Amino acid sequence: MLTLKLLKHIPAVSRSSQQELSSWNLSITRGVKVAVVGAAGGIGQPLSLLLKLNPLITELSLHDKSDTKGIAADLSHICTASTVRAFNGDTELVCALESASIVVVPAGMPRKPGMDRSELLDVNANVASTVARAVSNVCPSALLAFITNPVNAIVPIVAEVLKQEDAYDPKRLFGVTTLDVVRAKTFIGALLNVDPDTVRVPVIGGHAGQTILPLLSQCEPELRLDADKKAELVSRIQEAGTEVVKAKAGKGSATLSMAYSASRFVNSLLRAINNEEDIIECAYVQSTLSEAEFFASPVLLGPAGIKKNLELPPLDEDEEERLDSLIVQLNKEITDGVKLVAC
Ligand SMILES: NC(=O)c1ccc[n+]([C@@H]2O[C@H](COP(=O)([O-])OP(=O)(O)OC[C@H]3O[C@@H](n4cnc5c(N)ncnc54)[C@H](O)[C@@H]3O)[C@@H](O)[C@H]2O)c1
Ligand SMILES: O=C(O)C[C@H](O)C(=O)O
Repeated sequence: MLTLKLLKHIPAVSRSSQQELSSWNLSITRGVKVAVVGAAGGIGQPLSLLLKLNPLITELSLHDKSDTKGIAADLSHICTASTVRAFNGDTELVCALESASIVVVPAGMPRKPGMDRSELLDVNANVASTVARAVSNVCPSALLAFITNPVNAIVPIVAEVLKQEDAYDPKRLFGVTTLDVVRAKTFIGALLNVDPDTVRVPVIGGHAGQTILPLLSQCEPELRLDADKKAELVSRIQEAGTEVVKAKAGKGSATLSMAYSASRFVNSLLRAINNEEDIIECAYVQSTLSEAEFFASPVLLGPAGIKKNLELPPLDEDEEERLDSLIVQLNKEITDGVKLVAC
């Protein structure tokens, strides 16, 4: 019944939009509210625009510590079926999140040139903890996608806060590392002179410097590079965020490519909520695949979040070595985050 009702509200679409809708895999089975926390920011605004175009979303809730009324009014004039609502400040966070199926969080400070992501920890830990507490009160069964840096520490912090609130389900908590995959696809596509979106390459580990480990040995199509060229490519993927921070020269970090990546990730969550099969994304999640308690790897998604944390693909000798040393850094960042919650 609800399916019919929702479809009725979708305005008449042109042939090309129909094709676009079917490529988004339109089979709405229930109302899906997505909340964006940090919606007024450099990532939040273009992400909200991309989500407004997604027919799997019926309600878009925009929250920021600053005013989102103008952004919501603007987006609400776009002729797609979802409604848009504006919320701001800590007092309205609970209303913004109420009955959300997905909460995506690009709230928090970005890097400036010369900074490491870990230098954002103190300030952004507070932001993430506030969101986690509100989630535990009003939408404990929502899927949570944290973009806020440093992702390596923020996700364990959110897990700790949710545990304190008795609302932690590891299957529902994700650190968004899609941008690392998107970058790897792009750089490899250019090297091989193929459509970048046809490149398949898992990126595992975490989301900072050497913790980002693209598994080039698993790349499809096959990558035949000598050791130096391979190392150069790995380093470009690992330092791509810094490349953007430097190019923006003090005006923030990646926003548009991140918004694109987060909208891809949220679309996969939506498709999984709609019971679509075989939805796999790399994401930073609680894991037993390595010596680190949180680890990015390919996960199979389902309506309740992670259906299965897939086995790691085989690694070559160089990747094994890189994995050993990234675990040391990742564990330190996880511990630094968890310590903050304990204080
Ligand atoms: N995971 C990734 O791959 C990735 C990629 C790019 C950026 N990031 C991170 O995403 C975060 C946001 O980046 P940005 O460029 O959009 O920054 P930005 O400063 O442009 O926007 C951040 C927004 O968050 C809002 N905000 C801050 N505290 C808040 C709170 N307590 N509640 C609600 N809103 C709050 C701000 O008002 C602002 O609108 C940064 O931490 C950045 O490092 C992560
Ligand atoms: O580099 C940053 O600080 C932002 C983000 O993590 C990125 O990879 O672009």
